[in-house]
Formats: sequence, C-alpha cells, structure tokens
Amino acid sequence: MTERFGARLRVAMDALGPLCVGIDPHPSLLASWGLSDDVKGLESFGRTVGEALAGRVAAIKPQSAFFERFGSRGIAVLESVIRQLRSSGSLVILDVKRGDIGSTAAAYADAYLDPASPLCADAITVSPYLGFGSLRPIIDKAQQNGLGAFVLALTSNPEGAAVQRARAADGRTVAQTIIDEISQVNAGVRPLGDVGVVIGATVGETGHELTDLNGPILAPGLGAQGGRPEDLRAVFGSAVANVLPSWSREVLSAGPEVAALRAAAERARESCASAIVVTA
Ligand SMILES: O=C(O)c1cc(=O)[nH]c(=O)n1[C@@H]1O[C@H](COP(=O)(O)O)[C@@H](O)[C@H]1O
Repeated sequence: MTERFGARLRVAMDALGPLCVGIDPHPSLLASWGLSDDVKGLESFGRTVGEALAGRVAAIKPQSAFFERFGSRGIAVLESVIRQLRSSGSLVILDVKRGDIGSTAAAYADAYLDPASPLCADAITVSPYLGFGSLRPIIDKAQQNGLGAFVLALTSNPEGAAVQRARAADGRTVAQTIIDEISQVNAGVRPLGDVGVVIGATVGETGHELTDLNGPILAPGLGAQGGRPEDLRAVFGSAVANVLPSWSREVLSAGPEVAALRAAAERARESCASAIVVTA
C-alpha cells in the first residue's frame, strides 16, 4: 500500500527540519536573478531552485500562478519542475488554492492528485469557500493515492479575517469549523493525518483550538510578509510541532547562486527549528 502523505511529511520534517520553500518566480525576482520575464527565465528559475534545494528541505511549494502567467508553456515548465522535485525526496506542495462544487472538485482531484496526471503533486492547497463538504472528492483522491491537501483556514493576508473569523450560527468562527472538520478526517491516523490546514505565521495568537487537528499546519507569511520564526510558538501553541513554516521571497531573493540559496534556506530552517524545539 502507498505510504500516506502525513507519514511521509512527518518523516521528511524529522529528517530535514521544519521548512517549506516556495517557488514564486515574481517578475521582480526574475529580474534580480538576471533572468528574462518569459518562459526561458521561468525554466531557469525553477531548475536553479531545484538544484539548490531538492532533497535538502522537507517540502517545496511551487506557486502555480507564476507558471500560469505564461499559459500552456508555463504549465509545461510547472510539470517539469514537479517531476524533477518529486524524484528528489522533497515533498511537493502545489499551491493552486482550488475549490469548487463537488463534481468539478473531482476533476481538480484528477488534475493534481492522480499519479497518471503530469501535474500530480504530493499535496495541493485548497479553498473551502464552497463548503468543506465540497472538498470531499479531493480529500478522497488524496487519501487513495497517499497524497494530501492543505485547506485554507486563517490566511496570512489581513483581508482574510473578515471572512475567516466571521461566526457561524453555533458561535464558532468559520476557520474553527474548517479546523474541526479536518480534525474529524484526521482522527486516529498515525503519526499525522493527510489533511492539513493553512494558517499564516502572521496572524498572531490564533485564538483557535488546534489540539485535535492531528494534521500538518502550513504556515506561510514568514519573511516578506513580516512573520517571524520567534513568533511561531506564540501563534501555534502546543500544535507548533506539526507546523511546516513556509518561506518564498525572503529565501528566493538570495539567488541565483546555488550556494547562496542553500545558505538562505539553512538560515530559515535553523531559525524555525530553534523556535519550535527550544520552546516546545
Ligand atoms: O497557501 C499558501 O501557501 C498561502 C496562504 C496564505 O495564507 N498566505 C500566503 O502567502 N500563501 C502563499 O505563500 C507564498 C508566500 O510568499 P512570500 O510572501 O514571498 O513568502 C505565496 O505563494 C502565497 O500565495
């Protein structure tokens, strides 16, 4: 049987440290790396990040939007980046933030979580805005194939709170209802469930109950958005051991030299690891 995503992520985080690095080829980063803002530049950017970090960090998170900018040729680059990374030992979390009515969500599952698809990743990010239940085909497909999904709960951007902290009829916040749904999906799975949650490292003390989540917590927003490793403990409390901190621009801006990218990732990993371990 295929090993489950949660178990694979736990092993990767234990072996390589708590770090996810995003591949976000912003036009400004392409320029600062001396690359053209076109498919060739995109290809070179992805290849360099792979060379620097593949197999050295627990997870790598390509941001689909920056590949979609270039249409089908950009998607072809994304396919090859995913292929290169998945054979390296780093888990690939494809950041696509998908979500739709169930029958369409099933097609997204075929696109990103079916080993037969060229865009198949180890996990994807998904949006629960059509209701958590609409994500069921995605969660089912992920679990069938030893893959995972990260569901947005408390995002790192300031605009998110108006929706995510709104209260449902029973008094829970919308985010808490999502966290509780995920807790049910992950109940009893050892060592870690396959469905994660996205909570920005920038949100401050969450005020949310994460004790029963039993799943990974993807925490973007470090560096460029102002989140700091030393805040992780205060934000996540006792759930901090399952946090996968994610950095994009701050680490990527150290490129294009491979050694400099590795050093920046190492600094990010060390600062997160010591924030998580020392106070845990
Ligand atoms: O799902 C995500 O990764 C995500 C969720 C969130 O709440 N905030 C957030 O910034 N992200 C993504 O994480 C990356 C953050 O990039 P930097 O701000 O450059 O580190 C981007 O690709 C965002 O789309």
